[in-house]
Amino acid sequence: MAGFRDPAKKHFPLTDISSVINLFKEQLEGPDEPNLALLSIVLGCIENTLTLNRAISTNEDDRLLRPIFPVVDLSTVDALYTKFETLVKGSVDLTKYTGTFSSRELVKKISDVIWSSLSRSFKDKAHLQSLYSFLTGNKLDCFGVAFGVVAASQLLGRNDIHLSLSEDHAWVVFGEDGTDTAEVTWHGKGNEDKRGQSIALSVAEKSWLYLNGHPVICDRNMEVAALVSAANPSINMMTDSIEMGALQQELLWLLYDKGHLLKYPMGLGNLGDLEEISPNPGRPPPLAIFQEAISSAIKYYDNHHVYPYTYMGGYLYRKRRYKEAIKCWAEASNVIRKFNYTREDEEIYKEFLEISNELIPNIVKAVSLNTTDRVQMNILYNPEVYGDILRFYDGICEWEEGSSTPVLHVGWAQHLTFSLNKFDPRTRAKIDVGKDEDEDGEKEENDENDNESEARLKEELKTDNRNKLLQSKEGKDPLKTVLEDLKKEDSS
Ligand SMILES: CC1(C)CN=C(N2CCN(c3ncnc4sc(C(F)(F)C(F)(F)F)cc34)CC2)S1
Repeated sequence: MAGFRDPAKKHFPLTDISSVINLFKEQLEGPDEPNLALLSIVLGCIENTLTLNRAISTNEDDRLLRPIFPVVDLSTVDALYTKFETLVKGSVDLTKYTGTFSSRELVKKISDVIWSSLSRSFKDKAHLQSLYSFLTGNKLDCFGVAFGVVAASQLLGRNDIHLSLSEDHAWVVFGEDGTDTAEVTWHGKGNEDKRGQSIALSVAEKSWLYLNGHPVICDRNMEVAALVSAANPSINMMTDSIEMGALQQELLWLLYDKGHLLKYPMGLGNLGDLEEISPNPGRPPPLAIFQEAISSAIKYYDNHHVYPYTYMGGYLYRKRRYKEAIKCWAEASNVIRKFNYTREDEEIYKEFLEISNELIPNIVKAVSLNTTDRVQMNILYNPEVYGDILRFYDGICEWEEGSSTPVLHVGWAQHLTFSLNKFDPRTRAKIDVGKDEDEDGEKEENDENDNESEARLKEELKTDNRNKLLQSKEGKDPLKTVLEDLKKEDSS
């Protein structure tokens, strides 16, 4: 039967944020499953109007006078929905797939239907994540293809096919107990797509990209949360659409209130970022939302997600709460150390590189220049902060250990030593790299020679870095020697 169900039609034309909220609310409250294709077309249509080819008016009164929210007509949405339905139902002969549960062949076929309709133009532009983009421009990004496969599956009545999300990739789960997996889209640049394959081999590599078997596995409501979270309010590098951001924020609160962000740390992170930009009185502050994302990752994903800590760390850094930001980054590093670095993990490599080579050096520079602010200055005399920076680097060393691809190079060591050298030597002598516990479990007191050896090591750190850097020229990596020394000290 062509077209989407009547109850949704009464909301049209959509003329403002609240009419969109009411449509989503009714879709989420049932009795039927939310219609992924309908909601993706609607949100994509609004995003497209609010962010693409917009004449940016300079004077304020022009903006005040011009109603900016686009009217979304039923005819537009109905035509696009019918186009999608015709394409999907016309391309997949369901009589060939009779099982109660979906087969890998069916999943591959649905992926081929989306895949073969795509134009060849480059796909890492913004606003290519919705079915509106697919149906009006034959363009989708990596997430959009995976989402499109799930929306098409829903149209075909295949309710066992669901979206599975890592922090930088998407695939689908299907089958009797929902544990079969299949690639349905590509990842990154210059990587052959593995569409149709199970992800089992990739998971075995222990790469961050597949989260070691801890991805976000969506139900239909969480698939709505993913399409809302993937919306992109940016007009250009400098400007976001206020209306699109407000709509995304209200939709995320609607999903939050219904519990559909509980197991979706990145959805919570996106909501925290939006609350920082435009706080809702009476809602939890950004920090509390980021904490919920961290707690969700700990509770549901065995603390294998990095982004909850970098969401919070980035926020604290922007608020100049540097001590707490560095602690978050040490916690992020405590997660990445559980993985082996592989070539498709570039996104998270860039994240840690920025923290190590830009954000932490900026902090130690800022606090050593700004001697007036006692609180900030204390950072360089705070053994906990120093310890967190060492933990941050130690996690990255452990990430590299056992990996097929090296992570660290001398640039890392240069930034590491720059940052560590800014700390007062006495502070560096104070840190406890985690002494062995004596028999009754108490941390054993640092006895005299330990202190001496640590002080000596700190001195060595301070004076000998030049040689260590030179050493690295012969391929020996100073960073690892530094931390291996620390670990040797620890075990002696
Ligand atoms: C702390 C940060 C650097 C700030 N933004 C971050 N985002 C922004 C939004 N984002 C996301 N936000 C919601 N859901 C998803 S699903 C997903 C993905 F699985 F990788 C996909 F689908 F392949 F693109 C990505 C992603 C990716 C991570 S991490």
